[in-house]
Amino acid sequence: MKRILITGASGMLGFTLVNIFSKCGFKVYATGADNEVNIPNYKCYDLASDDYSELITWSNPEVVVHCAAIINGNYCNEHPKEAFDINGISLKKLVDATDKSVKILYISSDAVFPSSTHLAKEEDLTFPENIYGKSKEIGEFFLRNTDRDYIIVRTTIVGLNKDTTKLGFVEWILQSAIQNDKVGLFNDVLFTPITIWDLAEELIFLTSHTLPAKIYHITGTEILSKYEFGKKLLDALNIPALNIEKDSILNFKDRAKRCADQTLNVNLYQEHSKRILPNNEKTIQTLVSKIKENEKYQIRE
Ligand SMILES: NC(=O)C1=CN([C@@H]2O[C@H](COP(=O)(O)OP(=O)(O)OC[C@H]3O[C@@H](n4cnc5c(N)ncnc54)[C@H](OP(=O)(O)O)[C@@H]3O)[C@@H](O)[C@H]2O)C=CC1
Ligand SMILES: Cc1cn([C@H]2C[C@H](O)[C@@H](COP(=O)(O)OP(=O)(O)O[C@H]3O[C@@H](C)C(=O)[C@@H](O)[C@H]3O)O2)c(=O)[nH]c1=O
Repeated sequence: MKRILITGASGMLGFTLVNIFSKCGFKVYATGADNEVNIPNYKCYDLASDDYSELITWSNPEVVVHCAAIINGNYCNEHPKEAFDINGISLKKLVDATDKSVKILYISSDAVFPSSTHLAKEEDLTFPENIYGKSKEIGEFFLRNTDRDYIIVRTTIVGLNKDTTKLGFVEWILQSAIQNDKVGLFNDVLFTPITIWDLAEELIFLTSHTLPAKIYHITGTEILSKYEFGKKLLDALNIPALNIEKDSILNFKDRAKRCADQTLNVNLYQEHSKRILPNNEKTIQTLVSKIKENEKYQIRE
């Protein structure tokens, strides 16, 4: 049974990875910053710690999936030292604390690229536009400068939080539509989303296969704007989108700069892995079925 350490397990992606990897027969060790988490083999551990030997001795992993991060772009801009430490320097500490045989999968982001790069390829120049993106680029730097077995997965995820008090992008759209609150969705921000459940399948594949490259873009295969995504999701759920309006990122002033083109090109990963990544129809279908399963929304067939 392969031993795996999942960081960020109290978060949206990490919690789902814990469930899916456990179901697939991995011996999962999970860690996060939250103390109140109902996960077996869970350790609350602050990644701001100077060295991670306590965490690594406890979990003794063969593979680490590192998805812990501070993802709030405004918070990162206001607290750059903390963002660089948790999102970036944590990779150096992970490398230092683990044996050479340990494989590290680092969840990075489209945010390492500037708005001027459309459908970014793995070899395109990174040039982050905000502190969050810079902090993820620093994490990549520490891996790219080791001889370790690692894979950097740049992605753009959509999903649901286990913690129902947290409002991610999908929950924000749903809650606003259900409460009939006015929401402006950017029609000039493009992305290629993949669900956390579909990404989990690819991460499982990567733990048991060795591919020739070290950086892969793993997202959906099709582009849409944030507004189009919200409309498609609500249409598929038969929720009226009366107060969901087209907005522009240009109106989003006085906050951390966000990238207007978050699209990634997945050709390299599909070619090397021979896997087929989801299109927008599949992404919306997966989300709809997960939302219907979720008690919070009370949406039935
Ligand atoms: N969400 C998105 O749109 C995208 C995310 N990504 C990347 O995917 C990964 C997962 O994101 P997502 O699940 O959405 O993020 P969440 O914010 O839901 O989860 C982040 C996790 O990191 C943990 N964490 C934060 N600070 C610390 C710390 N000091 N010590 C230990 N753990 C800490 C959080 O713990 P706690 O909750 O207990 O505070 C939580 O478990 C991240 O690496 C992110 O950069 C990439 C592209 C898009
Ligand atoms: C997308 C969107 C956001 N917003 C507002 C709400 C929110 O507070 C703020 C930022 O939104 P988001 O956080 O979704 O946007 P953003 O920070 O661009 O999302 C990013 O998340 C990080 C974690 C990543 O890694 C990136 O890949 C990317 O998906 O902008 C709108 O008003 N309308 C919109 O259509």
